[in-house]
Amino acid sequence: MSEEQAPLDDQAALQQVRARIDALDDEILRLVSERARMAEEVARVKREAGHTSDFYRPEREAQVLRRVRQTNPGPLGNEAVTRLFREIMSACLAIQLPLRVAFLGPEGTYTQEAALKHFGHSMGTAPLSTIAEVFREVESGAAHYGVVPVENSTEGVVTHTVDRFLNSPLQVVGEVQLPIHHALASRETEWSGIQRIYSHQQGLAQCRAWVDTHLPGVEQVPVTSTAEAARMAAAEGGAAAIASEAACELYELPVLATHIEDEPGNTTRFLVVGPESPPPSGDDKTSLVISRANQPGGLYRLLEPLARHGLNMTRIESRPAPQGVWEYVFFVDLLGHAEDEAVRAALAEIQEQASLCRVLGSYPRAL
Ligand SMILES: O=C(O)C(=O)C[C@]1(C(=O)O)C=C[C@@H](O)C=C1
Repeated sequence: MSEEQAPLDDQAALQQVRARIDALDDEILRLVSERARMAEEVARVKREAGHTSDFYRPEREAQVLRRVRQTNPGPLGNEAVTRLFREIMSACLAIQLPLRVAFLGPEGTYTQEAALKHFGHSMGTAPLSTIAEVFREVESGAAHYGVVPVENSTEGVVTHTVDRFLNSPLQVVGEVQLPIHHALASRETEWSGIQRIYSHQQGLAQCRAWVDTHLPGVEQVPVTSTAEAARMAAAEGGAAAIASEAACELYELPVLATHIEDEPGNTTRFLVVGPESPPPSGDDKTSLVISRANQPGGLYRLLEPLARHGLNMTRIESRPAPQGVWEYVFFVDLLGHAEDEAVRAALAEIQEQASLCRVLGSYPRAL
């Protein structure tokens, strides 16, 4: 039954509820505008205090979002209210200082999705074709922040990102976790017409078992990103791409199968990099890179202070050191902020043992 056919009583009830929604929308708009004026006021105070660049405050944004989640009365879920308030803050920040955020492009990558999840839709974006370019763009000041993938729950570390930190002055200012669902897409209508599959090497690896079962023996070609794979497959007969459904839609590439990742919980963690990591938000992580001469018990001695100060290590990754054969550097993430007493004490002790100990940044934990 359409709305016009509903009994008159129901139509009147509907009109009444919609009038109430209109009144609430007026109220919401008034409050959001008032909030935006407060953000302008914050900007004025910051400018008067001589701050010219630190309008974006990741620790404050994390606190605002945590508070909203804690006080959320429902019926909207926490994910929905987080998205709404993320966009409100994104718009409020844009009137203070329009941000330019670089990410691993082109348009349609999972990294773009992560950047939008973190900064909202009011930022200016710079899609770049490599992780190294994203770092360079932020290092040169051409972009305020950059977003790069760092690890995947199925495939592990993104080595380009961790290695790039070794010779970059940039710090970690935030992290984003994104569930990753891949699609197989192609102009071919018959699967038998698919001769090659393009994707980022991580995309190929995350769907290895699925491809072996459904497209055995088909050539797999790694390219710079999943979105680039979708763009290429849209222009080429006989080609398919493993990419997000959003990327396939963007490049008008028909989707043949969805959710083809081997692990249903497939998640990628991204880092937000910028000139300076923020002060404590109350629930933070710290990323470090440490190393010491290769001796028996060397790694144990480096990590022992973390255990003694009761710190929770959430990740450790070893990478070949830039100089020296069979020498390693360790990337460590732990819970806590470098300004917390326990972290500060542990770091001081590690520093005494280490040939290299650099804090890459402390930043709010992803929601
Ligand atoms: O509290 C601030 O410092 C603000 O600038 C306000 C505000 C907000 O809209 O709540 C906006 C941008 C910042 O990134 C953090 C918070």
